[in-house]
Amino acid sequence: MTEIAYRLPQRRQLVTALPGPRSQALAARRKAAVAAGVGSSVPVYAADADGGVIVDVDGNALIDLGSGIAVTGVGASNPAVAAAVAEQAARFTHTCFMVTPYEGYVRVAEELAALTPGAHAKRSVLFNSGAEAVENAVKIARLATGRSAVVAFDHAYHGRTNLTMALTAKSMPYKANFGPFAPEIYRMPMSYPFRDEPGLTGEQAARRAISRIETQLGAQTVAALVIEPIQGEGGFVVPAPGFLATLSEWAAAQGIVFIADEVQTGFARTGAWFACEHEGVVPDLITLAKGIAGGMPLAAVTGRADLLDAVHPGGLGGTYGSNPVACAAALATIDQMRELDLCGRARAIEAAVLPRLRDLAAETGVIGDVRGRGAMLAIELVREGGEPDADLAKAVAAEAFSRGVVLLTCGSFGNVIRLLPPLVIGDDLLAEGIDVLGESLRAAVG
Ligand SMILES: Cc1ncc(COP(=O)(O)O)c(CNCCCC(=O)O)c1O
Repeated sequence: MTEIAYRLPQRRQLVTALPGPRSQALAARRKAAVAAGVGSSVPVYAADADGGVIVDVDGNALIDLGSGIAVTGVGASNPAVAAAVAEQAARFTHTCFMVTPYEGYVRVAEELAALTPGAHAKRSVLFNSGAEAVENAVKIARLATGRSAVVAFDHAYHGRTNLTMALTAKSMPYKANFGPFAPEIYRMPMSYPFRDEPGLTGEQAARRAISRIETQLGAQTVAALVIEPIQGEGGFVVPAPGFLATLSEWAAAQGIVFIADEVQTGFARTGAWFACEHEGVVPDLITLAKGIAGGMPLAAVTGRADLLDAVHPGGLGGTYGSNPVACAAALATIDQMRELDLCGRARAIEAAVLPRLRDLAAETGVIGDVRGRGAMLAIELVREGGEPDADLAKAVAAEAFSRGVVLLTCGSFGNVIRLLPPLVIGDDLLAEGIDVLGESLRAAVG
C-alpha cells in the first residue's frame, strides 16, 4: 500500500487538562453566540488536523476515530485536496451552475456514473448535504412513478430536514418537538441480526417487511424504498445477508424505486466504493455525501438516467449545489482514494480491528455484538440481560476522550460505540486508539 507522508506528527499527546484554557475560553464565547441546540461530542476546539490526528487550540494532539462523522476518509488536510481547493478558489468560488455552468460538475457526475454500482446509463444531480440529496431522491422517485408513499426502516437515519426527519426513526434528539412531519412516510421492520429472533435470515426479514408493505400500503402506492445498506446513526446495523437483495428484487418487480442512502457508507468507508457492492445490489438511485469531497460540503443523487431525466427542466437545483470548489475537492478526493487504495486500507482496518473488538467482547462480557465492515465498525454495549447500556457507552467515550481519543457513539438506544477512523490513519496510531478503547472500557466497567 502507498506510503502516506503526514504533515503533523502522528502521535497522541496531551499537554493540558481537557479542555484546556483556550477551549474553555471558546466555550464561553460559543455560549454567548451559538445556538444551544448545536451539540458537540467533545469540549475541545480543533486547531489543526492531519491523518489520524486532531490538534486542539491548546496543543493537545488527539487520535481521531470519528473522521468528523465518516467524512475525512482521505484526511482532514489531504495535500492534494487542499491544493485543488486553493487552485479552484483562486479562479472562481461560485457562478451557480444554474446560471453559468462549469466543467467541475460534469466531471464529478462522470466519475459518479463510473464508480457507482451498475453498468446502466446514469445521471447525477449535485447538492450540499446528505439530507438535501435524500430529499431530492424522494422527489425524483415520486415524480417518476407518479406514486407518493415512501418506505423507510426502523433505526434509519436520513437527515434533519422535514422530510428526512420523517424518514428518520429516532425521536430524540433529531425529531422531538419539530413536527408535524411530511406525510406518506411508512416505517417497516429492519434486519437487525443482534436484536432479531435468532436464526431469522435476511430473506425472511425482507419478507417480513414486504408483507407489511403489501398489507398496509399496497405495493402499487409506493414510490420508493429508502434504506442505508449499513445503518449509521441507528447503530451500524449490518442487515443479514440477503435482506437488501430480496428487498431490491421485490421493489424492481413492483416498480418501486430502490434508493440506497450511502451518505455514511459510501466512498471506500466499508472496504468497497459503495456498501451495496457487498450484497450485489444495484440501486436505482444512490444518495452520497460525507466522504465524497474530503470535508468540503458536497452531496449527490446518482442513478438511472430514465428516472433522473424524467424531471422537467429546472425541476432540480439550488444555489450552491455543486459548488465548484467542492467539486474540485471531490475530484481530488476520488483520485486520492484510487491512488492510496483506500478501499484496500478500509479492508485492512477491518482485518486489524475486528479481531481486537471480539477479544474485548470475550474479556469484558459487556459487548453484546461486534459488527461492521471495513472502517465502519461498532460494538453494542449491553447489561446482563442484553438490555442496551447507553450509560456505559457514554462513559467509555468520555473515558477515551480523557485519554486523548475522539470516539463517537450512536444507536437507537445510544449504546453503540462506533469506529470511523480516517482511512489514511497509520497502523500504529490506529492500534494505539484501540488500546485506549480497551483501557477506557475496562475503566468504565470498573
Ligand atoms: C445515512 C445518512 N443519510 C443522511 C445523512 C444526512 O446528511 P447531512 O449531510 O448531515 O445532511 C446522514 C448524516 N449522518 C450524520 C448526522 C449527524 C447529525 O446531524 O447529528 C447519514 O448518515
